[in-house]
Amino acid sequence: MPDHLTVVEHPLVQHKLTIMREKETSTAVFRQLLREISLLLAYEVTGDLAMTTKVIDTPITEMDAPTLKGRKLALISILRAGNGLLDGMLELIPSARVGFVGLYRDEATLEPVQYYFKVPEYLDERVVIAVDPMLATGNSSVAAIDLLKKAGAKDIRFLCLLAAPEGVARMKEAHPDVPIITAALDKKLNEKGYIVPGLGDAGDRMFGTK
Ligand SMILES: O=P(O)(O)OC[C@H]1O[C@H](OP(=O)(O)OP(=O)(O)O)[C@H](O)[C@@H]1O
Ligand SMILES: O=c1cc[nH]c(=O)[nH]1
Ligand SMILES: [Mg+2]
Repeated sequence: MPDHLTVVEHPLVQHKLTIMREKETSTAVFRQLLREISLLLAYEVTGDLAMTTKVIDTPITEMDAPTLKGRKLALISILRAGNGLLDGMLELIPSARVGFVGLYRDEATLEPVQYYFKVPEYLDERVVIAVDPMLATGNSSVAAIDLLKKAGAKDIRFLCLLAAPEGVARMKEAHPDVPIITAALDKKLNEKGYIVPGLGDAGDRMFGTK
């Protein structure tokens, strides 16, 4: 993953994202679309995984066939909204190992508050994909990646749905080695730290809270 920021321009991703942004879209539709988009984003974020070959027997003959190299991927969901991306990704990569980083943003300070951390073993030997639909100030993702690096992760990617320029800059400064894959780079943050134009609060829209 050479570029620090990749925006996935695929027409299906963009079409589905537009429906998710609309304020009248229901919780059920929002959740379903996030699941569908996450399949397409999972395809993109895994496009450069290391490969090897193994000898297999087809019904016709023996062949040296391509297969993924190394340990199983680790998917890390940044709770709680990260679970919306995680579900779809697991459909495409069912053998992935899964970890959780529990963080919520303090609404007054916009600083992340940690409440949970559990990740797979041998993190240092895996490609680690951290998922969270929203990259706003970047405080949550920077904190989550700090924790993952402390736990040994070396090859980390960050997958989101919407990114703000402020969050991308913060991530680049704190974790220049972590590429960001997103469906859209929006304009800015508002005074409350929400992405503009954005889609509102991803966790609330996904789970029907608030
Ligand atoms: O880049 P930041 O400014 O840190 O904002 C982004 C974070 O905010 C949202 O989570 P939230 O705190 O609302 O928690 P939730 O997932 O439990 O809803 C979102 O899912 C990110 O984790
Ligand atoms: O716009 C935003 C910013 C942070 N978290 C969200 O869910 N939405
Ligand atoms: Mg969160």
